[in-house]
Amino acid sequence: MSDQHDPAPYDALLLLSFGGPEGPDDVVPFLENVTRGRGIPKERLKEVGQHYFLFGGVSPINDQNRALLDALRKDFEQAGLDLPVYWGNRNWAPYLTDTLREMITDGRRHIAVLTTSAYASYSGCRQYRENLADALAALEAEGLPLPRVDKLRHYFNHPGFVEPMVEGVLASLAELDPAVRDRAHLAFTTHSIPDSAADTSGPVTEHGEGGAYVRQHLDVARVIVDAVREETGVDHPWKLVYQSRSGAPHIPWLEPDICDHLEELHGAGVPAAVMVPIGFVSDHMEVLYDLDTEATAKAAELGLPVRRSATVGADPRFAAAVRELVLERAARERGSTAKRCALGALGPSHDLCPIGCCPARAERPAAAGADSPYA
Ligand SMILES: CC1=C(CCC(=O)O)c2cc3nc(cc4[nH]c(cc5[nH]c(cc1n2)c(C)c5CCC(=O)O)c(CCC(=O)O)c4C)C(CCC(=O)O)=C3C
Ligand SMILES: [Fe+2]
Repeated sequence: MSDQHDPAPYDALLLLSFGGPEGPDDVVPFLENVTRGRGIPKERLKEVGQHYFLFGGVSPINDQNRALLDALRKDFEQAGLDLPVYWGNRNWAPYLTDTLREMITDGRRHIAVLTTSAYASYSGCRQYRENLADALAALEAEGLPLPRVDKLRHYFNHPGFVEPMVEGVLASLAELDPAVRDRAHLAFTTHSIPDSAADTSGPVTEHGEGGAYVRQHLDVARVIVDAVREETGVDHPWKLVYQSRSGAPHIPWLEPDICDHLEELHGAGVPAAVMVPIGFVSDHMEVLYDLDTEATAKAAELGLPVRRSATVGADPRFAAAVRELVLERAARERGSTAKRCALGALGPSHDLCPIGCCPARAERPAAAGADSPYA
């Protein structure tokens, strides 16, 4: 096998995701799973439950993950990469612990993990590492031999993640009336998180205020704006804004909210906008409700023409990027060098989260990082 196609030491890939309800009866237990011990106000939970009920109690995230699994298996097969792909979630079936048990039973010993979260943050990185540690502890208690688990690096700036989004922005711009198209603002949007979580995201000393979370998003936004300019010759004004704020009102979270931003654009005489959900790997409920429903209604009320550009989802370029990430990490684990693709100014992210990266409110064991209690 050529070095470029050798997944060793890995014998499997695990797609690790959030999970979502698949019908009305799932919504409340799902929300209980998500918010256990997180201090979310009851009112907020009722409201978010309504978002799911509006769509029949079904989150799009599970079908998105099934499509991504298909795309990964197809890509691996076409590339001659013999690596089985599994899927497990934090908050809904198939649950991570069950999937890991199945992987162990199938004889998998060294597992590469891809999370459906592209950026650094407690919610998008360490929390998944805590979930891995919890699952390993549960399986160890069952007397099972534990596999090694390695989380693949953050891929926010991988061309296979960014290029489909550039294409999506161009497609959305093309849908706008030519009379306003060139003056359209780009509103890059991502999940709001508490300011305190943003400030401590990533290796803290490397990043300023807002931490790695904000910096990584700004970097992706700049890459997309530059690529759009290359293609259209237009320098679209842009801003990074936030959505899906949760938590208690007195705790500061990243702002401005997309809806307030649309209002401000309209007030300033901006004639159109494209909402670009760079923070989301696929069409999650946050995209369907907070952008396509709520923010789109807000724009209609204002009389501001808006479009929402596509998320990456199961794009074949993203599947190919995942293959590259696996092979790149595999080469490194074997002690050889590998090409590490990254656009923008930040360069490829670390493989192993350093100690103290994206700290939790209460310290808990986290696997697949420098502070992992597991091998
Ligand atoms: C940064 C980030 C991502 C992006 C990275 C990634 O993609 O992982 C993300 C993804 C997701 N968040 C999701 C759903 C929810 N998140 C919640 C609550 C929270 N999210 C937070 C952050 C993030 N979340 C935070 C700081 C909270 C507060 C509570 C806490 O500190 O933990 C709540 C509770 C209700 C509410 O308060 O909104 C729900 C229902 C779904 C599934 C959607 C679907 O069904 O399609 C997905 C993919
Ligand atoms: Fe969330």
